[in-house]
Amino acid sequence: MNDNDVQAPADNTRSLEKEIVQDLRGSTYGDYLQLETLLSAQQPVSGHHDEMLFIIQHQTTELWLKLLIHELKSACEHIGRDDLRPALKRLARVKHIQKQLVEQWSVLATLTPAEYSQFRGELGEASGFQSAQYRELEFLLGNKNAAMIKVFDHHPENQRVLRETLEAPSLYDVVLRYLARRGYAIPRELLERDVTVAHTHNDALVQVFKTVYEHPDDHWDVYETCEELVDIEDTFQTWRFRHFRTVERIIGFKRGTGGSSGVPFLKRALDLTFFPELYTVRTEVGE
Ligand code: HEM
Ligand SMILES: N[C@@H](CC(=O)c1ccccc1NC=O)C(=O)O
Repeated sequence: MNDNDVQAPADNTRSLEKEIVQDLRGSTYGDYLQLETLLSAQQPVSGHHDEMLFIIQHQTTELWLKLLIHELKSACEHIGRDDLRPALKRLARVKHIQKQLVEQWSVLATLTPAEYSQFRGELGEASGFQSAQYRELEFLLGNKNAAMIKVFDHHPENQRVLRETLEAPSLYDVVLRYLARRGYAIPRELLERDVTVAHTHNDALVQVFKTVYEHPDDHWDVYETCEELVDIEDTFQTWRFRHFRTVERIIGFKRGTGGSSGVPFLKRALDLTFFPELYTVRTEVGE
């Protein structure tokens, strides 16, 4: 028998190697990751078993949202400096994080209506509608809506960050400005638009993308960037879809704790689009 043979040890226990550090007085795993802070932040208020799932589902989502925002802001900065390659790397990462968030809905879907109803009353008027990071992400991606900032009246710091993001160009604005610098015929009204409101469909922009999509080999990095944006919108819509379907199976058509109609309100979010011309161009290709 040599060392490479795969065989369980007789006592089915792995012996420790003598080099493994065990005398830990310096920085450890737990210190570095601030696990005492992180793992003391789950405090169910109802005493019901399933509330832990509800809290952790939200907290892990907020952690991933934090990374999404970090990566997207950095991607925008790189594009602003005409440095497309690192931006594409970040956008690829964004897509994988989004996929985690989409998959995560299946964990919450194990929460039944009876289980949720045991602690829903404890939530008062709290709602995901009041997630500042979610709103920041939507603004970064171009779903600008100043009215969304009102629910943060009680939290000046959230409000400051959201105003700042509202007033900054979105990912799409940044990409279109970059394309203009590269000589693409981006309509002037888009380059000079009021970035505090959502972008709306522009026919002339479709023609720019038509050239790119009909001759990808001549515009490869732009084509790749556009497809990254489409992936991001596609996965974002899948997240919205899984949210409303999961909500529907848990609370049916009850009104939301945040005061909305509930499922009908969530369903209408699916009508919103970040990069509309990247979808309409598909009708034009080959025509
Ligand atoms: C039992 C689970 C859940 C239910 C029943 C639920 C229900 C709802 C409802 C009814 C709304 C509309 C606003 C309102 O009136 O409250 C909403 C909004 C929202 N929820 Fe949830 N939700 C659940 C889980 C989650 C989770 C895990 C997240 C992740 C952070 C989340 C994030 C959001 C966000 C970001 C909004 C605002 C959406 C928008 O503006 O389009 N929700 N939710
Ligand atoms: N809007 C939900 C409550 C809810 O889901 C929630 C409550 C407190 C903190 C986060 C929440 N998540 C998403 O909306 C409901 O109507 O049941």
